[in-house]
This record gives sequence, structure tokens and C-alpha cells, in this order.
Amino acid sequence: MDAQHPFDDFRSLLEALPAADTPALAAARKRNSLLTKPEGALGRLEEIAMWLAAWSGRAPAVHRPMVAVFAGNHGIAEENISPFPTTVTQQMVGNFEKNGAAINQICATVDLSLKVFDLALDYPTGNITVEPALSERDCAATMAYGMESVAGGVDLLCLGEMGIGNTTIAAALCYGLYGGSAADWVGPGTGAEGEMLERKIAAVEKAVAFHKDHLSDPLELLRRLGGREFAAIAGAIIAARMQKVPVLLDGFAVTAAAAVLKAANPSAIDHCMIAHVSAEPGHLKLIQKLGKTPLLALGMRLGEGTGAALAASLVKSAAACHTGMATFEEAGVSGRV
Ligand SMILES: O=C(O)c1ccc[n+]([C@@H]2O[C@H](COP(=O)([O-])O)[C@@H](O)[C@H]2O)c1
Ligand SMILES: Cc1cc2nc[nH]c2cc1C
Repeated sequence: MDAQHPFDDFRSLLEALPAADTPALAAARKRNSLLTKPEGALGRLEEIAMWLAAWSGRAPAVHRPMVAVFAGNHGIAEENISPFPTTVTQQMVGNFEKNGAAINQICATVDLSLKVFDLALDYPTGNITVEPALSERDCAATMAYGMESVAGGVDLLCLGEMGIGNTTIAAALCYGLYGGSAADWVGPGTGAEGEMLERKIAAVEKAVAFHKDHLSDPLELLRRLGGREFAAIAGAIIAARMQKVPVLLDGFAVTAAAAVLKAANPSAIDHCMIAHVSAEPGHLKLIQKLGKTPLLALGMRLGEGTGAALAASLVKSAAACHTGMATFEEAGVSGRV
């Protein structure tokens, strides 16, 4: 028998992803049409409620929403492409644990649980300009770890990340997936400008040129150009699909991880919404490639899942309206003449 390849299980899962639940969607559409409002008057909140039904397989409801933040360190930081040192990744994980970060405050106000997963921060990935980020085994194990984050009855998963250098990695993934020029995908991240921005563009160019013969397979592209938080997020998105959990994607890095899955199977991220468009210029371009429309545009560029957590409040309201509103008949409100 052939030896198992570390990616075999993920390839099988990606080929056999569950489809949307059509009966649950039909039931939600029916109820939506009876509620006390002019048709379509709740705009995208109605779309969100239908999306929840289609991908959860139940009436739209959000009782156990969770933000998962995956933290990773990147060998590419050696190229001096971020204004911040990689030690900040671990320090921010400490800050999350002490409730000191923006994501803690948003989770508290929106009533979301928060889990932070630090991914071997003392062992940064390979510098992708000269070597793959991860071995096949490490990439597959990290995807599997990400899958485990979707447990305990979560019914809305908000994905976020923390990792100094990861806007360079996200740009490399996008350039590897979609081409164009490296400069199309590179932006300031936490504040790179001038020569640092030029180094960032050069690093992305060099990385994609170095791995150019291995980029047609999306999982291989992920392990060569990606990083641990990207692999874990890809795993979490797959697990959510299997467990009928709708997903909110945060900024540039999270969306780039999702894009890898869409390249493997065009329907792989149909259960995901783009929570917000970040100020990182590559994010909007990437969202357009994915054919999606973000829920929010607040000029944020923090990461940590902050945009996804804010969008979760919209998803909660959408579910509450769908479930709690009276029908025309119940309320004795006259319908259209
Ligand atoms: O969410 C975004 O689109 C976003 C845009 C710019 C920066 N970030 C965050 O900033 C870090 C990466 O920035 P950098 O400059 O080190 O590549 C990482 O921790 C991200 O969460 C996040
Ligand atoms: C301070 C800081 C906080 C962050 N949160 C997400 N990415 C970040 C990057 C920095 C530098």
C-alpha cells in the first residue's frame, strides 16, 4: 500500500464538503416572508438570516458564538518587513490573556467567547524567500489543530489572527494564487512605508519566484508560502463546514487562508461571510477575487478577529429579528393592499 501523504485526509474532506441545507433555507425564506416588515426591508440582515439557516441546517440562531484567534510567527520577519519585532506576537497573546486587547473589549460588549491559540511561537516558520514555510507534516498537523478549535457546540465561528509579518505572508499567498504583481498585494500592514514597503514587495516577489513550480496545488501553496495561523484557520474553516457552523472571516490574513481553500474547491468557503474590509489595500482586491461583499467597512486594520467580532453583533441581530419578530397575522398588522 502507498504511504499516506499528510494532506490526503484534507484532500478527501475538500472533495466531499456538505452542501447548503435546502429545506432549512426554504423554511427560513418562508418565515422571512411573513414577518412584520416590507419585503426586503431588513436588507442584508435578511441575507444573513438565510445564510445562517442554509449553513447551520436549522432555524437561524446564535447562542454560542466564539472568536478563535490563531497566533503564529514567521521566518520572513528576517527580511525586515514589519515595523514591529516578532516578540510582539507572544506579548500580544499575553495581552489577550489579561483582557488588555481590543478583541477582549469587543468580545465583552458583543457577548462572544474568545479562545486564543498560540502556534509554536518559539519556532517561527521557514523564511519563504529561501525555503518552504512548513513541512508537509507540520502543515497538516497545524490544520488538524485548527479543526479542533471548532468544538463544544459553537454555532457562529469568528476567525482572527495575530502574527508579526503576516501581511507579507498573506500578500505572497494572494500573489501565488492570483498573480498580477507583488505590489498589487503588498500594503503597509502595521505601518511599513518607504524602503520597508519596497523590501516587502521584493520579499513577496522573491518568495513566489522561488516556489513557482509548486503553486498549482493549493495545499502545497499553503505550506510553502503560508504560516501556522493560516494553516490552522484553513483547518477551522473546513471543520466548521463539516459541523454546520457558519463562519465570519476577519481581515487580510484570515481571508487569504480562506482563499487557499476556495482554490482547492470553489464552494469551500460558501459557509463563510467576509465580516469587514480592512484598510490593508490587498484585502479589498482579495474579497473581489472571492466574489464576496463585506458586511462592514470601518477602516480597521488591527486583526485579532476584531472586525469579525463586530460583525457577529449584526449576525446576532439578524437571527433575533428572524426568530423574535411577529408575523403580520400574529401582530394584526395589515399586509400590502
Ligand atoms: O486585519 C487586517 O487586515 C490587518 C491589516 C494590517 C495588520 N494586521 C495585523 O498586524 C499584524 C501583521 O502586520 P505586519 O505589518 O507585521 O505584517 C498581524 O498581527 C495582523 O493581525 C491586520
Ligand atoms: C500592538 C499590536 C497589536 C496587534 N494586534 C494584531 N496585530 C497587532 C500588531 C501589533 C503591533
